[in-house]
Amino acid sequence: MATLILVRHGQSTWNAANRFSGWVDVPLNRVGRQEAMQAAKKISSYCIDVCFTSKLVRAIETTAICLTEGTGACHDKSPVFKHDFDDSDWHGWDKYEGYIEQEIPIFINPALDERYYGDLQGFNKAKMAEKVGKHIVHQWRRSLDTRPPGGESLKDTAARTIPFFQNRILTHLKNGDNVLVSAHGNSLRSILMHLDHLSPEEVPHLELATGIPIVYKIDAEANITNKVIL
Ligand SMILES: O=C(O)[C@H](O)COP(=O)(O)O
Repeated sequence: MATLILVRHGQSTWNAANRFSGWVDVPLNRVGRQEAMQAAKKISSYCIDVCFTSKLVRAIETTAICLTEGTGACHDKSPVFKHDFDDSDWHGWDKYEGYIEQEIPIFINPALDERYYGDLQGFNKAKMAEKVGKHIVHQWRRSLDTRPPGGESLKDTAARTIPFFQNRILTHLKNGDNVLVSAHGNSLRSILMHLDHLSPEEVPHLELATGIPIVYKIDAEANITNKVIL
């Protein structure tokens, strides 16, 4: 039986300022780092074999905190980041292949990046709602199909996250590995939508809190046998 842990990064500086972030690479703030530490404690009983994170620093910081503040008791392996979107880096870590048994690989991949918020990035969400109307902003933020101006719809985001989940993450789960995925509100919503078979009507109601791990138990045939929110 494998475990899949999905965690939205801790609070970022722009989450706190209520600004659309998308692909803007803002870091965690102090609250976010504390949330990541709480997440690390909550998942400390799971022995993580492999991790995946987006390439945005808020998800990377969350992963690093989760693996250095919580799971140490599980085994002596060292977390090592693998920049698997950059071909040249693959050669770098081939060199220490002999140490692979002592590592928890963390694959950094832009397929897990936040939904691209296009022209909205940087704007305050409440001020934008005053300007164009709450309903429009809600559609941009939560509907499945609506694209925010110049950005990705959740469906567009799913077109990169779900193939990545199926081709990269599921392979480990079928092997019985415990997998941690650190990503973003909308990139994770697109994966949850797929895992939980949500209808387009259910998708707008799905909200993910920062730093709260969601744990799935998955059997060798990739069936979900249990789900808990920690
Ligand atoms: O990109 C952002 O601004 C946040 O990560 C998610 O924002 P949302 O809740 O407005 O989709």
